[in-house]
Parts: sequence; structure tokens; C-alpha cells
Amino acid sequence: MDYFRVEWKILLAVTISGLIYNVGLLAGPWFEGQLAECLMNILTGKATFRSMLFLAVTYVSVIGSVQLARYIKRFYVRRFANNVNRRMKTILYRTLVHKSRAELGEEGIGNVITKAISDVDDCVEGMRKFTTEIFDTGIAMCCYIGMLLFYDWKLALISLIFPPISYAIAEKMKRVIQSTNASYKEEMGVLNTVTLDRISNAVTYRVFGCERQRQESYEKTLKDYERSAIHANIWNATLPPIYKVISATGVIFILYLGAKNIVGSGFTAWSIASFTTFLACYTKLSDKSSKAAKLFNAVHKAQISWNRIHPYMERAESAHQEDEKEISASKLARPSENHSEQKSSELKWKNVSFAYPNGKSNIFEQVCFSAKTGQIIGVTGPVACGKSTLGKIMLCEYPYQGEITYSGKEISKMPELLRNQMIGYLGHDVELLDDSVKENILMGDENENVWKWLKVVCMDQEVRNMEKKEDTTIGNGGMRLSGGQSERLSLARVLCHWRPILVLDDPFSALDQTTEEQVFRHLKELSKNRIVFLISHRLRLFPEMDQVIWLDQRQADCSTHEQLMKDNPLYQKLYFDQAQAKEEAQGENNE
Ligand SMILES: Nc1ncnc2c1ncn2[C@@H]1O[C@H](COP(=O)(O)OP(=O)(O)OP(=O)(O)O)[C@@H](O)[C@H]1O
Repeated sequence: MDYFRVEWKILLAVTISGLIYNVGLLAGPWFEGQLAECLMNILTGKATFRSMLFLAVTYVSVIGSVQLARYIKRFYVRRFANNVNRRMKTILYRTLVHKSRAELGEEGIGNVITKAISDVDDCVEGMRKFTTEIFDTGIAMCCYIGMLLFYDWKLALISLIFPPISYAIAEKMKRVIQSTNASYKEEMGVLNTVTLDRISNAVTYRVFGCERQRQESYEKTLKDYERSAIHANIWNATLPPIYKVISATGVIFILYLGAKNIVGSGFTAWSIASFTTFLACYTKLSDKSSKAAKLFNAVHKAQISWNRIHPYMERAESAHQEDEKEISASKLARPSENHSEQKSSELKWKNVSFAYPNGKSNIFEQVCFSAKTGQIIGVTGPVACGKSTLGKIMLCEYPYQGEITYSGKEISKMPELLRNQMIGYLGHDVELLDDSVKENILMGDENENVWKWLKVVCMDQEVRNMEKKEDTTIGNGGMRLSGGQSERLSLARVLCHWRPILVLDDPFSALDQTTEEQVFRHLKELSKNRIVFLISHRLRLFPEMDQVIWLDQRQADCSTHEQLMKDNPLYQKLYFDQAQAKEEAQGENNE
């Protein structure tokens, strides 16, 4: 109803043109009756060809004007549908892009795409059909019924029994239509997910010889999708003709009882013109009746789609309003323009425990530590101990137990927009856009100098050597870059957009030792006004960290490198093993 209300001006134009068109439609059967009568009169010598010509020209011009009203009505209905479609998609996309990656992953990306495109389209199509048919079917039918009653009310009542029967059947079939359409949508979502998976992992499947297996599994998904599409289409397409036949049954009575009216033994006395007008009116009415049943189907389909997208539409509105309210009320300012003036703040973890929603046990238990502006904190530990999870927790994608506060404020309670302005994140899987090097770093911020940030990540020379320098496009997901270049480009982006807290998950994993050291030097200089978490397996740079968090067996040992070397035998062993391995590698190189 809100969407209808917003578009009231367009709907007013639809109403005026719709009324003109549908009331004008009555001219059709009336003229047809007059033409039949005139023909009869010409054959019996009571009228001339001229009167027929006059009648025919008037008929064509009246119908022409009525069709013009129809054109205007359709134009505005289409405009209404386009506006609603755009509005719905804007709201839906706003919600979807604000969903955490975790939520999107759980939902299934294919399902998300289906919702974003197909459900909105179906929903709007239902609204469009409803708006069209409320006039073309509703008003037109009322006019036709009025005309039938006017000509012979008894015959009208007998023949009008049939259209309601077709509606009743359409209503009964509602459930079947709804369930077949719902399963069609589900299968479409699955197919989208599988297609995306095949495209994004094509090389892996090829290299590991899984293509045939994937093909078979894809074929199976495709078959399920086709089956559900056929099912839905059969129900959608086969029922309207049945409704049409039922509605048209009244014609039999009209032919029999109408003929009696003409010969004078029926309910009333009719001329040929009355008979033709009545019959034409009824056939048009029964045709409209079948459209009414079709309209029910479209509205049911729209209801299913609306049910699927509805939670996202509400959430978007309320989340957006909440965010706006909280941000204006919040004392926490946006990142300061002059970052060097940023006041020292403290990030505190107090008894934080965390388990993934689908996980059996906690990844951490009762973790406590604090970090101050200007510190770099190294995070390390054995494989799969939860290093990345520790970083991701601060993005608040999943709920945690305990407290994580920044400047005394609980981060999970902050509005999402504010949190986004506070925490910069570089994940394991870098996200690069199919755009230029420059746009990937600046992300539209024209106040920044791209070369400054390329220098910070030691990539300026490589970009200067590229064909179009900073305007070189890097391909989908950075496919035209090396692993190390992708990593540094993403790091340049994170550093360019200042945030008081940075979480960098293994940012140097693809860099050689010299580049790693140089980039780390620059990072240290830039960290004076931020808190940086550097998650890594490699401990070579850890002696230079202000703090080190060692994660193991759900516990976190938070200390300094020197202290851990004294107190933590596992950390000590890992550090020495890596140092020894490095010496051996250098020895081999020298030989
Ligand atoms: N989305 C998830 N849902 C459920 N469990 C998860 C999820 N992500 C990670 N895990 C589990 O959490 C544990 C910690 O994973 P995490 O990626 O944080 O470890 P890590 O120390 O960064 O690993 P690595 O050393 O391989 O980089 C693992 O056992 C992993 O299986």
C-alpha cells in the first residue's frame, strides 16, 4: 500500500484514463449491434449503404478515441511499475550490501541474486497487472454486467452464473500455483549458486580433473530447475484456458434464449441489434473473466515473492533510520580530517568468548587484552587456532560473549555505519574491483593521491611500468595482477582510507622478504595514530611489534615478543624453527 500511496499522482492519471477507456468499451458491442441491424435493413431494403458507411466511420473514430485512452492508461501503469521496481530494488540492494559476508554465505549467494532480481520483478509484475486489471477487468466487467442487465435481466442472471464458477475454481487452485511457484524460486536460487560456483572455481575444477563430476552435478541441478519450471509453467499456463471455457458456457443459454427473445417467445422482445449487442457484451465479459482468474495467479505469485523479500525491505528502512538517528546522536566523531590530531584511544577485550553459530565448541574463551593508539599488535598461533576469527570478530559479523570496547563504547552496539568508519579490514581473500588501479585504491576519494599510497606499499614503480599507469584496469578480482600485487593493492586501499583500528590478515603472505620489510617500515610510520592488528604465521617481524597475542587451545596469551620468548615454549620453538629455516635457506642460496 505504501508503494501505491507514493505514486498517487501517476495512479490518478491511470484512474482517469482507465475510466474513459473502460466505459468507452461499451461502445464496441453497441455499435456491433447497430451494424448488424443496419446490414439487416440494407438486405431488406429499409436502409442504404450510406447509413452503413456513416455508422462504420463513427464506430472507427469512437473506438480510436477509446484506444487512445487505453494507450495513456498503459503508459502510466508502466511508469508506475518502473518507479516501484526501482524503489524496491534500491531498498533491497541497500539491505543486501549491508549484510555481513557471513549472513550472505549462509543464505546462499544464488538465493540472494534470485531475491534481488527475480522476486522484485515478479512482485512488481503482480502490482502492475493488478493496477491494469482493476480497470480493464474490474470496471469493464461492471459496465458489461450493467449493459446485460439493461437488455434482459433474467437472461443476464442465468448466463452470469458461469464466470463466478471459474473464479471459485481459480481460488481453489491458488495453493497449487503458490507451491509450484515457491519451489521454482527455490530451484532457481540453487541453480544460481551452482552456476556461480562453477564459474568462480572453474580453474580448480579443471586442474583437479573434477569437471566431469561438476558437469554431472550441474546437470542434475539443471534438471531439477527445469522440472520445477515446467511444473510451475504448466499450472500457470493451463488453468486460464479452462477458466475461459467455463466462463464462456453462458453463450449456449444466450443463443437459445436470445433467439427466443427475437421470435417473441422469450423473457423480452429483442431486435437483431439487441441480440448482437448482448452476445458481444457477454463474450467480452467472459474473456475478461478469464483474465480475472489470470490476475489471481499473478497476485499470488507476487505475494510469494513479497513474502521472500519483505523482511529485507522492512529491515532496510528501519536499519537505515536507526543508523541515521544514532550517528547524529553519537559522541563518537567521524574519522578526524587531521588524523595526526587523533586522540589516544584504547581498545579493550574483556572476557571475550566466541563460537561460530554452527560450530560445536568455542574458538576462544575469556580472552582479555587491551591496545592503545600507536601500537602494532601481532597475532599468531598454530594453524586453525582462530587468528582470522579474532580479526573478524571486530567486524561484528557474528555475536560474541564478553565486551569489546573502543574509547569505552561497546563496538557491537555501535551503528553499522559508525563501526565501518572505525575499523579497516584486509581479509585473507582480497576483494578487488574490475576497475583501474587508481579506483581500486581511492574508491572515489579524489582528495587522495594514489601515488602516495602506491609508494607506501612499494608498488609505485610496477604501476609506472604498466601500460596505462594508474589507469590500467586490473580485471575481475584483480586477475591481471600477481598475488603479491593484489595483496599490496588491497593494503594500499585499506591504508588510504584512514580508520583508527586496522585489522590486516596476513597482508604479506605473498611478498618476498625485502618487500615485506620495506612495507612494514612504512606501515609502522603510518601506525602512530592507529591501532594495527597484524595477523601472521611468520614471526620474523614480531620482535618489532608492541604486543603479541599467541592463540592456542582456545586461550590467548597476550604479552610482548620478549616475554613470550621467555614464558611460552611453543612460541619460542616456532620463532626459532622459522629463524633456523631461514638461515638454512640463505645457506643454500649462498652455496
Ligand atoms: N564461518 C565459519 N563457520 C564455522 N567455523 C569456522 C568458520 N570460519 C572458521 N571456522 C573454524 O574456526 C577455526 C578457526 O579458523 P580461523 O580461520 O580463524 O583460523 P586461523 O588461525 O586463521 O587459520 P590459519 O592458520 O589457517 O590461517 C577453524 O577450526 C575453522 O574451521
